[in-house]
Amino acid sequence: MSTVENHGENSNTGILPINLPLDFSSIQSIPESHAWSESNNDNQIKNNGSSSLALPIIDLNDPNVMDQIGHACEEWGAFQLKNHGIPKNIIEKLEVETKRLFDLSKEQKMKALRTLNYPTGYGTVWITPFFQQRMWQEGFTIHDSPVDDAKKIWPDDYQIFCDAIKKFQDESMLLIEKLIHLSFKYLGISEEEKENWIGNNHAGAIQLNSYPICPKPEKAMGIVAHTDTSIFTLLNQSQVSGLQVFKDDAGWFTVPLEPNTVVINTGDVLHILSNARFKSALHRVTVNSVKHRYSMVYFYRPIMKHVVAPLVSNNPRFRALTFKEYVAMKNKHFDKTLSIISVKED
Ligand SMILES: C=C1C[C@]23C[C@H]1CC[C@H]2[C@@]12CCC[C@@](C)(C(=O)O1)[C@H]2[C@@H]3C(=O)O
Ligand SMILES: O=C(O)CCC(=O)C(=O)O
Ligand SMILES: [Fe+2]
Repeated sequence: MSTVENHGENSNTGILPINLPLDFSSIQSIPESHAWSESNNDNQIKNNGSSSLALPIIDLNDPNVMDQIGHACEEWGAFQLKNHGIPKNIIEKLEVETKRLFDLSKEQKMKALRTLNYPTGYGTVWITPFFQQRMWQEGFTIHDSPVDDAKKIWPDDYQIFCDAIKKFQDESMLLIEKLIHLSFKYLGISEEEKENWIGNNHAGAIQLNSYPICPKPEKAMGIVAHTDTSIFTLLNQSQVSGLQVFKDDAGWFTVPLEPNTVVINTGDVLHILSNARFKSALHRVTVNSVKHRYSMVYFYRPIMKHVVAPLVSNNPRFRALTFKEYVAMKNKHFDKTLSIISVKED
């Protein structure tokens, strides 16, 4: 049995297996499976331009950087970061390799198709089963090292790809450790406690995303609204915008392309550690009819056995659980997970 048929749905019926992206290279119009209702994809952004509210842009060299990061995490759960220190050529090489990967034929990419038991490699995002419609997206997920999956695609020629990933991974990790340092200090978390969350107690994951040109972008969804299962997430939107962040009481904001910046957002884990003082940014991705978009994302996460619980208050708003338990719950309950683990106030 092929890996594709392992997923319940039969490709003979014309229904795409849950792990398999559409073959976008041969598509002229949006199939029914990929058409979202207007309410799910509200492309009418009310705020951009008409409001002075905007996602903060923070300079890592600013003397007030700690407070700026703290405020941005409280108000938005996200910000754009300049003078981040990741060398330009590392980002450029990563962009080249990401395009080289997704520009391969469907047959080539499917050699590294991910399965439910093997959640790395090429495929749809794992939140796909929560929705009836499919997303206008294909992804490549990496935990630790991409070498096993890259070898399946490029048996002899995998090293350039792996090197580009490794450099981005190392730089992103160091940068996020700086951000953890600053944000923990802002929250009044001790140096000793901070040591529990970095170094050997962290795990990194990378997601490469491809959003092909779409004939009817207002009907399609790149990635549906979600929060990340991370401490911090670092994102390079490359040369095409499409990422949107939701701000309470204000709506969706498109994150503009800012040269030489990366987007940083907080995830569910930091929301819990901060006892809900920091938001876990709700975000989504729109697509367009003009340019193929690629993004490269690094997730800084704890190791599975690590216990996640609020670090900052005598009145914890969440119960303690291992990160492994949290991930299992999110796989089952998706956006309800935080409210399920929240402690009822008396
Ligand atoms: C390390 C991670 C983080 C993951 C799961 C796993 C691998 C891929 C990540 C994403 C990337 C796309 C959105 C998301 C919601 C998805 O479906 O896959 C993310 C998810 C999460 O942050 O929860
Ligand atoms: O493509 C983007 O800009 C965002 C992708 C994203 O949210 C993710 O991979 O978790
Ligand atoms: Fe995300």
